[in-house]
Amino acid sequence: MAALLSRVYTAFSPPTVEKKSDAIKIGILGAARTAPLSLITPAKSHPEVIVQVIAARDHSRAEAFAKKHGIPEFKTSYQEVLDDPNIDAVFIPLPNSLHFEWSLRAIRAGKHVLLEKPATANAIEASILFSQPELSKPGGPVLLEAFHNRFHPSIRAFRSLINPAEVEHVHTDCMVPWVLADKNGIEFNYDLAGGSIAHIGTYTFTLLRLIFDAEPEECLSCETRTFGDGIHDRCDKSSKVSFRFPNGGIGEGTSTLWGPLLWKPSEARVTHRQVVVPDNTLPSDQEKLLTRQVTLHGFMQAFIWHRIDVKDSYVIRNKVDGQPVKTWVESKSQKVYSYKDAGAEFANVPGEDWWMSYRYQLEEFVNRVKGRRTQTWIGAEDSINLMKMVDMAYEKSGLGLRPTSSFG
Ligand SMILES: NC(=O)C1=CN([C@@H]2O[C@H](COP(=O)(O)OP(=O)(O)OC[C@H]3O[C@@H](n4cnc5c(N)ncnc54)[C@H](OP(=O)(O)O)[C@@H]3O)[C@@H](O)[C@H]2O)C=CC1
Ligand SMILES: O=C1OC[C@@H](O)[C@H](O)[C@H]1O
Repeated sequence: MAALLSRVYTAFSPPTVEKKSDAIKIGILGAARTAPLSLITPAKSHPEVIVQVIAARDHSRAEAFAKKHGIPEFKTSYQEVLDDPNIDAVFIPLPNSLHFEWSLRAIRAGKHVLLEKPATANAIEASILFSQPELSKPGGPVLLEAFHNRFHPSIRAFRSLINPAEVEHVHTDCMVPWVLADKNGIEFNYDLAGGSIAHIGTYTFTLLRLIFDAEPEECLSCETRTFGDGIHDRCDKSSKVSFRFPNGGIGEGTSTLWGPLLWKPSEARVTHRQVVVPDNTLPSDQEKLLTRQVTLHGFMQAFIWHRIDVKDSYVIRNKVDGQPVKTWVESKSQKVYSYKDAGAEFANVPGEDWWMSYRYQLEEFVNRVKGRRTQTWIGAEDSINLMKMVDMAYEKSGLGLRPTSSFG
């Protein structure tokens, strides 16, 4: 418990480091709630990142935010940040519906972009955004969808325990207690591309794609709940979605932005098909079979707490009549807060156990901007395919795709 408290304390109050002379100067578009968590705090321990400016539409809001977070400059229009030659990159934590427009504007202004998840409102926007010619020019802007949890070492460790071809069933779920969501905020506003699928269902979809190492062929079902008040009717407050993947496996994603007060850690439970395990110590009329279940508890904010459980269920049976001769279970659990904990394969990947997923993400964003090698990355196809999955779900639900921006 003391270790957990110390780790979480340091994650939120990291050591402040001296900035290098060639540090990337980042501007934030919008005084969003998530900005301190997603960028400002992680930037404190990064020697190559300076959060230089915040833009908010309201003067006093911009000024107050800059003062509170020790940001040297503030502006009252997002465009002013893009027009500033002193700014190298922007962080975009705007409502989902504005991700497309402001990323396009930023790329056209030659800025690197760290773009809050989900990348866009739908797949049409994502396809257009990620195919901008500027992005493929050598030395051109870097565009990264900030799906922070993908960068946490626990995800790599979890994934290394899974054989995608043999995955039969996956259950994923995540929740946000209702007190943390705002019924009249961006999460439940259809015009701002709100909804629980768009906001947090995407965490479950992202994991399903990673686990199956494939894109779903079909959305089999998508049950949603709305407030049913005639105002927020096109935004799901919770959803249960099921997809079929190319190996025949089924992946489920359950999410709610209106969950109970008692927080339940997110969970991804992966069940493999039963497979034969070669064992030459057995008599020739017997065989050994294994069914593996791997569960990652806490995939959404793994830096706070998570646990990976592996449960291997073995059976030795007669080949002729299939009768079991012996059954047993082998279980193990693991926590992976830094790449050092992830084993020899990852030994040289930087990170500290107190690094937030957002800090790991920032490390890789900077590596890309500086032209260095990255260990984990979310490429254009990845972001586009995630939005295709979101569209499949919303289409199936009857709530309809989130609206496409008219910005061009
Ligand atoms: N990575 C993570 O852990 C999280 C990511 N997110 C993502 O970050 C983004 C922002 O979420 P969150 O911080 O909760 O949002 P907030 O509502 O706190 O902030 C959104 C910002 O968008 C600006 N904005 C511009 N136009 C509008 C408009 N028409 N209506 C409302 N706001 C507007 C506002 O900026 P201004 O200051 O100029 O008024 C506001 O500060 C979303 O894409 C969400 O999916 C959200 C939470 C956690
Ligand atoms: O990423 C997110 O995580 C927390 C939620 O409250 C928020 O709406 C979502 O966008």
